Amino acid sequence: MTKTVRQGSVSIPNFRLESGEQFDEIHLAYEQCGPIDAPTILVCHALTGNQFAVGTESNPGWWRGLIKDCGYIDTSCYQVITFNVLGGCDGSTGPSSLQSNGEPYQNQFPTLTVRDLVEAQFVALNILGINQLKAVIGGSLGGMQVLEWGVMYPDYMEAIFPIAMTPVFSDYAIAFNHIAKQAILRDPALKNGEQPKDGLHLARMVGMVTYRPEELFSKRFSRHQQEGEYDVESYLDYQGEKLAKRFNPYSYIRLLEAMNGHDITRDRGSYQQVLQQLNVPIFALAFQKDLLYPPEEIRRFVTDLEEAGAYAEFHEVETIFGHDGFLVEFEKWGPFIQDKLTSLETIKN
Ligand SMILES: N[C@@H](CCO)C(=O)O
Repeated sequence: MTKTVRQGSVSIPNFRLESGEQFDEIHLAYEQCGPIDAPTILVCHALTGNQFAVGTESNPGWWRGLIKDCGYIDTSCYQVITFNVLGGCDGSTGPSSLQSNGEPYQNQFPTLTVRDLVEAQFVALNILGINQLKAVIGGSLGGMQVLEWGVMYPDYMEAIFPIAMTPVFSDYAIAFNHIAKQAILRDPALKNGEQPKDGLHLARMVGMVTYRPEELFSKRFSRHQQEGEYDVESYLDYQGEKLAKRFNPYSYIRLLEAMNGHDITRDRGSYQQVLQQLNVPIFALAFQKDLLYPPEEIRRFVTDLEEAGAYAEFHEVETIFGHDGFLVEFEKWGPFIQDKLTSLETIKN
C-alpha cells in the first residue's frame, strides 16, 4: 500500500520565460509521495499527463505500475515528486488561468519552451527546500524535460532516465503536431468565441495513431465493425472525446509548440559541445516500433554520449505498444529502472 501521497502548489514570483515574457507569479501544482527525508526522484510528465503519477489505490495515477511502496520505484525508500508543467491544465499556471484583467489567457498564453518547463520546476523544488535529486525520469515530452535537466543542471541529480525521446524533435513528429494544431485552430467554434473542443478531439485522434504501431491496431480491432462503424473508428472517437473533456485545447497547442522547439543544441553550440555538458549518468529507454522516437535514434544518441566520455546506457524494450510503451507493461522495463537506481553508487565510484 502506498500511504503518504500529498498534493500541493508552489507559488513562484516574477517568473521569466526564455521569450522574455514575465509573469508576476506562477503556480505549479504537484504530487509528492514517500518519506520527506528520503532521496528525491523527480518525475516529468508527457503531453497530456499531469502531476498525478502515483495517485491512490482507488484512483491510480498514470505511473502507479512503476511507482508505489515496494514498486520498481519504491516509495518506502524514495520520495517522488511530480509537477503539472507550466502551461498545463491540472492546477499549474496555464491557458485556463486568469490574467490580471480577470479573463483566462486561453490562446493569449505565451509560448513556452521545454527549458521554461524545467526552469519552473527547478525554482519550485528550491522553494520546497529540495536542493538535490536522486534522479529525474520521464517519457516523451517528459523525456525531453529530463534531457534538459541533464544539460541545465547536471550537478543537481545523480542520474537521468530519459525515456522515449530523442535529443532533437524530428520533422516527422512536427508534421503530426502541425495537423493537430491546425485541427484546433480551424475549429469553427472559435468564430463564435467558444472552446475548440472538436478540434482537440481531432488532434487527439491524430496523436493516438502515432502512439501505436499498425500491428497493435490490427491485433486489437481486426477490421471488426458494429452497426456500420469500425471498432477502430469508435475507439479513436472515444479517445478524442475523452481528452476533449479533460484538457484545455490551448494547453495542448502550447505544449505541442514546446515539443516542436525541442533541440538540446539550440543556442548552445555544437552537438559535441552539448554532449560534454550532459555530465551525469544517463539511462535511456526506447520502445520497439516507436514511430516518433525510433529506438535506433536513441541508440545512436547513447553511442554519441559514450564517445563524448559520458556514462550512458541504452535499453530497448520489446513491445507491440510502440511509443505508448512507456505507459504500459511496467514489468518489462521497471526492473531496469529499479536496478539502475540501486546500482548508482557503483557507477559513481
Ligand atoms: N499517451 C501520451 C502520449 C504522448 O507521449 C500522452 O497522452 O501524453
